[in-house]
Amino acid sequence: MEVTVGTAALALALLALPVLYERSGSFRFFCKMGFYNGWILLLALVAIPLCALRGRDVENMKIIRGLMQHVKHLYGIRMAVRGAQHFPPRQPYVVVSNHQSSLDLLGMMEVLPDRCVPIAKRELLYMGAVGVVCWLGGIIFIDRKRTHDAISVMAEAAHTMLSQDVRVWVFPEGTRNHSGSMLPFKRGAFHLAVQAQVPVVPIVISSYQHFYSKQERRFTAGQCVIQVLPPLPTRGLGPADVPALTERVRAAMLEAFEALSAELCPTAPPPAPQ
Ligand SMILES: CCCCCCCCCCCCCCCC(=O)SCCNC(=O)CCNC(=O)[C@H](O)C(C)(C)COP(=O)(O)OP(=O)(O)OC[C@H]1O[C@@H](n2cnc3c(N)ncnc32)[C@H](O)[C@@H]1OP(=O)(O)O
Ligand SMILES: CCCCCCCC/C=C\CCCCCCCC(=O)OC[C@@H](O)COP(=O)(O)O
Repeated sequence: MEVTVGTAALALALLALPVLYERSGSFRFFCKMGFYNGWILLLALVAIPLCALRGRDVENMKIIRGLMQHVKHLYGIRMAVRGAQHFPPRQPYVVVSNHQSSLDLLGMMEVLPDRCVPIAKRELLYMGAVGVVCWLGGIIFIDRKRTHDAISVMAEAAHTMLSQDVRVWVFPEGTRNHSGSMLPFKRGAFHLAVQAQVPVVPIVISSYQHFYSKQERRFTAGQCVIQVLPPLPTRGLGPADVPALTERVRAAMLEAFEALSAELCPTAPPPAPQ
């Protein structure tokens, strides 16, 4: 008897889920984000044996990129890349881009150049299968709480970029930023570019505000533009030039970000100044 009551309650709860999904925006948001993480975890399980054949190798980023590119379709996110001609064709460089949420992974995989690895917080290493895939893809891990260690990892990266023809992708805000604008930039990416004497390629991912908001628990279909800006050379620059270079790049990115926001969601109020 007890089993029957339990089964009936479970069946009722399962039947209620679609109604809840239909009626509650928050429930929908959590389902979509839960599926996003779960799906990526599953893709990571597929990627591990494929990447393990090579061992830890930046070429594995092609497998990761290939496996991730359909995810935008599951969410109805239309992505357009502008300015791809700005990528220097055959040389190492440092990509810097704004960082709004873990959805940035989709934009990153849309434009990720060959032999390009992100710099990530070391906590990602402990995300089970995702951590293993990140390691196999040659992602560079830094401990943000230990500036000195992070700086030496990046100095080593400058050397690797040149000796092994590797490009590096950095989120110079240093953390996710949902504010609808950009945080002040950390200087690591620009020191890295100056140390390796390679160009900085800024990439702006347009605001998600019109289709995704963590605070408002809103996640619908929408459009996202990924704009590659002209590279800035660093040849001849030294450490003293890093602050000015950082500000120049941030100003160019902020200008492009605001222009994209005005174009894609003209009714939204402008973000508060940072
Ligand atoms: C198919 C299945 C798929 C599965 C799934 C796969 C997913 C596969 C994709 C994953 C994708 C992940 C994406 C993750 C994304 C993040 O994890 S974002 C978070 C981690 N990234 C970052 O933090 C990068 C940006 N941060 C930096 O560059 C920071 O500068 C650092 C290096 C961390 C240091 O930060 P800080 O200690 O807060 O201090 P900061 O004020 O920047 O620097 C202190 C001083 O050191 C100086 N300095 C900084 N860096 C340097 C340097 N390199 N050399 C010399 N001096 C330096 C600064 O200039 C400053 O000195 P002053 O100029 O003030 O005199
Ligand atoms: C055994 C442990 C199992 C744990 C399983 C966890 C499963 C998670 C599955 C998928 C995660 C997919 C997203 C991974 C990449 C997210 C990149 C990202 O956005 O990192 C955040 C970092 O930029 C800044 O971090 P904070 O904003 O400073 O914080």
